[in-house]
Amino acid sequence: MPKSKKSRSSSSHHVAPAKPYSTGGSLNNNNKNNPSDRKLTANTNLIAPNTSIGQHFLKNPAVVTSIIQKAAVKPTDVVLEIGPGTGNMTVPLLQRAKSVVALEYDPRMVREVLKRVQNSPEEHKLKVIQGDAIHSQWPFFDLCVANIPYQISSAIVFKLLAHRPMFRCAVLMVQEEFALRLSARPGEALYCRLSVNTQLLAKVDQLLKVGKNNFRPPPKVESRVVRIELKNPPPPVNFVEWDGMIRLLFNRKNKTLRSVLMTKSTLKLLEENRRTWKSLQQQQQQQQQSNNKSMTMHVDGDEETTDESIQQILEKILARHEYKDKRARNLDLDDFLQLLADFHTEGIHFSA
Ligand SMILES: C[S@@+](CC[C@H](N)C(=O)[O-])C[C@H]1O[C@@H](n2cnc3c(N)ncnc32)[C@H](O)[C@@H]1O
Repeated sequence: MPKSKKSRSSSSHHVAPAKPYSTGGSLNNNNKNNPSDRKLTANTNLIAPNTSIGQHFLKNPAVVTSIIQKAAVKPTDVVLEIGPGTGNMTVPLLQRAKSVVALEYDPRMVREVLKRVQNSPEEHKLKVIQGDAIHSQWPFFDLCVANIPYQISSAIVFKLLAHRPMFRCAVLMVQEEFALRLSARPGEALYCRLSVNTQLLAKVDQLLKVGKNNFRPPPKVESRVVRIELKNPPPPVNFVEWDGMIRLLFNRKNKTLRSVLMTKSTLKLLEENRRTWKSLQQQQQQQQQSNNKSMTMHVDGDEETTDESIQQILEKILARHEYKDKRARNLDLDDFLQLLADFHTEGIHFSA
């Protein structure tokens, strides 16, 4: 992986406005009399796309315009763009937003996008940070608008779901199947951990279908543009616990909950977690009592009462809502919320 460079932005003398789109292909070759156009097209063509890091550049300006319209960018918005590439979306974003912060992994693209806005009126509004968007700290933003590298789509969506402070929305180009997973409902083949987590924390809208030929080079798969809007306020759920449970249950989503939970490794994990949580709880109670200067033997009494085996506790929970023969693939958000509440009531936790 290339080493991170410091963020940089280029100097600001105002000569010719940047070309809104560099298609790297025939779409941009109309205005041959404009030296700025010629330079942009030629440079973009010289850069060999590295498809192993998702370099499929949007070459259709109509698609770019549509994405930006759907994002409803305001002149007061700070926009986060993940993977500006050669700047096909960055330039029109800069023309509408207060500023754009672009996170780009490939130093060649960093140079290209900076060159693209150099000497334009928008130059001062762009900050490009070179590095891996997954492992870098994101700045404040109002909107995220991006044609993201498809191989890190899940990581980007999970990072967006956890991002604070809350942003207005994210409008993302993603692989079609990934877009459908985000919105998949219980019982559908694509219903998965991503669907459940995203729908717990956000509202997802399918905005546009985008064919392969709108990209250079064309990807192997069809694409879609989706809008993700975080629920505000967020649901009152411990997300680490929630995701621990969802991860476990969706590991084998077609099996019954009983058979997923009763494996040796799961029982061992849940038993270890139960011990950790119990001892933490006792420490907290003791601390509280010593703070109140009213320590009694009450805590010890409570400890004695829970000597059921982890299997017995699980059987008890599974019997409650006839969960035992249900499968994760058919449960909805309310079912999972109820299940997590039942686990917690009985001292079963999914994180240590
Ligand atoms: C699908 S291209 C989009 C380029 C441009 N926005 C466009 O629409 O033409 C994805 C971009 O993300 C960049 N990229 C890939 N992995 C990245 C990562 N981990 N962090 C930041 N950028 C990344 C690629 O170098 C590429 O420029």
